[in-house]
Formats: sequence, structure tokens, C-alpha cells
Amino acid sequence: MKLSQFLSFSGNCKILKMVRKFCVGGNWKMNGDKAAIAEICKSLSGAALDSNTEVVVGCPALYVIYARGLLPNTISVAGQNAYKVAKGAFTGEVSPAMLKDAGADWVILGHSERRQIFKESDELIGEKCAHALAEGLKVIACIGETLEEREAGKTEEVVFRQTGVLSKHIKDWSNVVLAYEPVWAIGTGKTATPQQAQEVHAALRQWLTKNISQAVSDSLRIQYGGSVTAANCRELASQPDIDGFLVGGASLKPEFIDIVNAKK
Ligand SMILES: O=C[C@H](O)COP(=O)(O)O
Repeated sequence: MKLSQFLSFSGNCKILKMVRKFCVGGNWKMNGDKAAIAEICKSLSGAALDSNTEVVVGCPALYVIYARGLLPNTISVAGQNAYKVAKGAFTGEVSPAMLKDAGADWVILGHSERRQIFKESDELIGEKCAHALAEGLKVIACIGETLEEREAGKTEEVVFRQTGVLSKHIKDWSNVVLAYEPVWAIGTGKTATPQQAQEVHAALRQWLTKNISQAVSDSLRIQYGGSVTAANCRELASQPDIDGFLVGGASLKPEFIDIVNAKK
């Protein structure tokens, strides 16, 4: 093989390695009842969704079976939390095995609302991720800095620390999506600019290369979350290191379909 052919071949391999399937999650949080969930599922079932985008809806645990029964198989269902062990005397908790049994394929872990309101530590979130993966669930692991931390110039320090603790517990990243959600952008209408989000995603990818492996850095999907709407999703989706979204408020509305189709 001539040098020019080799360079072109290796260049193409690099491009192939970079292809990560866009993944959009809707996090319904503690919203909805049977009527509202039926309405959302009906609208998603009838929509023309980009088949190149993976779609996951994060449903309150109580409604996982119900939503699963109403959605097409092309849309996965996620729990929004799960405990770190399979069963036992943990009143009020739900295990990954239970979510799986109810029809969920995914679980969202480490959301900032879990970290801040329910005081979940980095360590507990890491343990939950390890157990959920061991039980066969795919995991959307959330990280992100508060406004105070951003203003103190600590964004990278915080997200690297959170990812570092995850990496102590996660040995195989193939069933993980990382969701970067700056806390100051969640539910506030203040979206990170595409440049701000891209900057953190690119820094995370460099961190992954240095601290885990080039393969994980190339293949791990990093979603952006925080006031994503139909109006801002396309520009965010055009950033090279943004591989999807984790959507809160807008996932309860018909505009979620436009967000799923942001790459179309
Ligand atoms: O999990 C989703 C995030 O908390 C974003 O929520 P939001 O889209 O309502 O800002």
C-alpha cells in the first residue's frame, strides 16, 4: 500500500470511529398521570421520528409498565433512579431488576435533582451505576456543575471529579451514556450556548482519553441537558461532541418530536 493510500485509509478509520448514534432522552421527572402519559405515548407513537436517533423516555417508576405497553419498540423506557442492590429492606426504593422486570431497558442515575435534593453522593451514584449495569440496564449517568461552581471557574474540576468517581465503578462503558447537565441551565430557560456546551463536552472527551482510553473517549455518547427546546436543539446538535440530549420540560410537550429530529 502506498503511503498516500495508507494515510487516506487511516483517516477514514478515524472518521468511522467518531460515529456515535445520536441519543435523545426525555426525562418526565415526577410529572404525569395515566391520562397525560397516554397522550404523550400516543403522540410519540404516531410521529415520524429519525430512525438514526435512539430515543429513551424516563418515566416515573410507577408508570414504567404502563408506558412500555403504549410505546413502540423503537422507543426505550428508562427509570429515573434505582437503588444499588437487588432487593431487601429498603422501604420506598426500586431496584434495577424491578425496572427491568417492568420493561425498562435504561435508568437515569445521578441526576442533579438526586444529587442536590436527595443528597446523593458521587460514591453512591457510582455504586448505583455499577449495580444497574451488572443487572443489565443501560445507564444515563448525569454530571454537571452549579452556577456557583461555574462562576468560580470550577466547571472542569467538578465534572472531571464526578466522572472520575463514576470511572472507579464503571469498568465497561459500552452501555453508558454520559449526560452533561449544568445545574444552572436545568428548568431555568437558561441554556448553555452551543459553544459553552461543546467546550465542556470536548474537555470531557480529552479527560476520557487521558484517564480511561481512546476507545471509550471515541465511542462514549455525551448528551447535553438543560433547557433544550425545539428552538435551540439544532444548533446544539451540530456541535461535534454533543451526541444527544437529556430533555426535561420539553419532553412532556409535542416539541419533543422536533428535538428527537434535531439531526434530520
Ligand atoms: O433531565 C433533564 C434535565 O434536568 C433538563 O431539564 P429541562 O430540560 O427542563 O431544563
